[in-house]
Amino acid sequence: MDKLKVGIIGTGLAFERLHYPAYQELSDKYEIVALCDPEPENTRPWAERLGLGVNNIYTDYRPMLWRGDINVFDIMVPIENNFRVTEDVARAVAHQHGRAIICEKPLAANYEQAKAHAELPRRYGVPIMIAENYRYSEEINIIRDMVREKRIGEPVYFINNRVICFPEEMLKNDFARTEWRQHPVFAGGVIMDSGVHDVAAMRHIFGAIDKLQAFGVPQHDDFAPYAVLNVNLRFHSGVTGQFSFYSAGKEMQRPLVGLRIFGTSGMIYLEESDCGTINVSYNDGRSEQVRYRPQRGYYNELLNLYNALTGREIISVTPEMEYGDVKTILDMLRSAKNGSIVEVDSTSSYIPAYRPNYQPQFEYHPVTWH
Ligand SMILES: NC(=O)C1=CN([C@@H]2O[C@H](COP(=O)(O)OP(=O)(O)OC[C@H]3O[C@@H](n4cnc5c(N)ncnc54)[C@H](OP(=O)(O)O)[C@@H]3O)[C@@H](O)[C@H]2O)C=CC1
Ligand SMILES: O=C1CO[C@H](CO)[C@@H](O)[C@@H]1O
Repeated sequence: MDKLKVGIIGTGLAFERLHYPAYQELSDKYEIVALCDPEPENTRPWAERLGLGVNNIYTDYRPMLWRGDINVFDIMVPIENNFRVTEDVARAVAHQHGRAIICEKPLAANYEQAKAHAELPRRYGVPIMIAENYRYSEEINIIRDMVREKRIGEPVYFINNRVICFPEEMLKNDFARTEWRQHPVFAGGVIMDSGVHDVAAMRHIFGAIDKLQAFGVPQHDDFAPYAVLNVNLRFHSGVTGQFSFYSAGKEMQRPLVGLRIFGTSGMIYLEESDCGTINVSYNDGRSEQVRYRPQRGYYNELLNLYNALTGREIISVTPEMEYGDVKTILDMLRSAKNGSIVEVDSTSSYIPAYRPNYQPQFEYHPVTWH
């Protein structure tokens, strides 16, 4: 099989730090053949590095879509553009065999766009993978397996605590330096941008959410409507949990609260996604440390797409699945605003709604880990 030819849309931080290293690791499967970014200063160094001529560099992605030689369009643009750009690409490559789209998380900026995005694969007959790396990461999948295998007995409840000091992060050479994150025009600001990963992890491990209720402490800084959001969750499985997302302050204690899952015969503890160890403690005094490789989500997601396009797997994280993650964040914001209990997922199943028009590459299944 020839390498899949990739057109990049948006050559910012996510491309440089996350997707490009994964493409390098999978250079026997993917070849980047075109780049698009509104700012030529952003693409020039990449063109040199990748040996791409001027004909393969674009400041507007639309002419790039007319090319017949690109298999995969990889969209890494500010969140407010995710839906519009993905729909433009889907329309251009509609019903063309061997073509697919990657769109970064979160798939959209509001409810309406998220719903419309979830319908794009069926509407245009194009496979779309959402690059929600938490659902492809080793640690979240190991924990999901532990819970399903009842390693700690029946799961009863969890706490999941995330603290980010966005005001400090803004001063670093990292994601928070971008203007579109500091002054977001999409719902929730950093709660959507970063919190959607935590929601993806919780739904990946525990399944669909029945109801939630959130309280928030409002703040005036643009980057998030609430300094902290405290959310109570009940899953269709019966598990309950508490999620806190604090983006305006600092965590000064170690070990971090992290993710702690309590079961009838023990507990699972992940201090943070980069720590490399999942701790499992049993009520009888035994304990074990399970090692994993952090940050493998980007590699695993590209491998899943390659395997899907070559007929060996099906795409694990579809827009339909990610729709639920984004809806959950929007539901949290709605609950905090209205003081209401909100119903989240109407079904406890992950099977896509368009199953009647079954097409193997769109169906959800757990991927093989590499
Ligand atoms: N999975 C993960 O862990 C992460 C995911 N992300 C996701 O990746 C996406 C991009 O984030 P990030 O790279 O940090 O943001 P950046 O701002 O660093 O990069 C985005 C780039 O896209 C360009 N761009 C904007 N509009 C268009 C367009 N219409 N066509 C082509 N290019 C465009 C921007 O140009 P200009 O600046 O000129 O507007 C910019 O160069 C977001 O959706 C984000 O949520 C980001 C980080 C981590
Ligand atoms: O997805 C992402 C990972 O987390 C970062 C910071 O917490 C975000 O800004 C980024 O978009």
